[in-house]
Amino acid sequence: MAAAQTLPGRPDKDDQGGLDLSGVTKTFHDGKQHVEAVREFSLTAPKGAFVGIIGPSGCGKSTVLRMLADLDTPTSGTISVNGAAPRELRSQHGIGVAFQDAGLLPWRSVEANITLPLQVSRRTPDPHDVAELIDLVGLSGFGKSRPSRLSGGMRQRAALARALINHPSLLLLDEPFGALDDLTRQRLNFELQRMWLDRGTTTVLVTHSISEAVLLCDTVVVMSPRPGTISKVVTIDLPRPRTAATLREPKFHELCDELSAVLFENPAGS
Ligand SMILES: Nc1ncnc2c1ncn2[C@@H]1O[C@H](COP(=O)(O)OP(=O)(O)OP(=O)(O)O)[C@@H](O)[C@H]1O
Repeated sequence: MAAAQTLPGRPDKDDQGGLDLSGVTKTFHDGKQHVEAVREFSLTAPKGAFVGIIGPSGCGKSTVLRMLADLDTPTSGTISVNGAAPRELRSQHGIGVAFQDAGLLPWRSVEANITLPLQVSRRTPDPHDVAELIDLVGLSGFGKSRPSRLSGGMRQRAALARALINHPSLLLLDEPFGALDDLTRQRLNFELQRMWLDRGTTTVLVTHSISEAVLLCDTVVVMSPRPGTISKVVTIDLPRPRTAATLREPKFHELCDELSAVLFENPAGS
């Protein structure tokens, strides 16, 4: 089994718990076909870390995220988040997810979409908490609006709020801003950082964007083409909060170059 990659965390964060994936392998069986999507993925990260996963298309990034979310189970290996298995965490409503498609219900207001996970878990929304979250994601004044009245960026903000409503201990993001224009995406990335700094939720982000990964993450995991293994773990030691000025710093560009060198050293299909 490959040795676990241990990721550094922020000094103000709790070093107890966090992510622990050990020798995680996932093989899909489709009739006579076997697809080994992920092989021997081992990683630890402290509670409160912001971890990015990048890699070529089809290398198993979403599969890792789906296993963390308990939407798929590893064929072998173990996953623990703050000492609990993903299933346990999910049953405690401890996992928030946001994907590229905001997936809002068009007939419900923004507020009713955001509080849906509470309704599913038969809990009563605390109006103060809901208002605070709507404010946190920058949607004040739009709580009663239908999703059709919102821009793409605003819908993603609502999807983020929905992911955070249960105060999850793990936030999983799969290209959440991937369908947005560059400017909106950049702006939402800064806002995501602000929310993460505010809440300190352990976050795993799957992205195709190297610069997005460097801007947001404490650590970036680069995966090899399928079967996805960890090629390299790069620590992003840029100070927080990262700002527009960060994007112009030589260190930012050095880190982007380092990541792209690992990615292109080992391109898909080679
Ligand atoms: N349910 C499934 N059944 C069979 N094969 C699957 C299933 N889900 C994923 N795969 C395969 O596993 C591999 C990894 O898929 P995954 O979606 O995790 O990759 P990815 O890195 O997220 O890709 P992309 O960047 O293109 O979104 C792919 O070859 C995919 O076809």
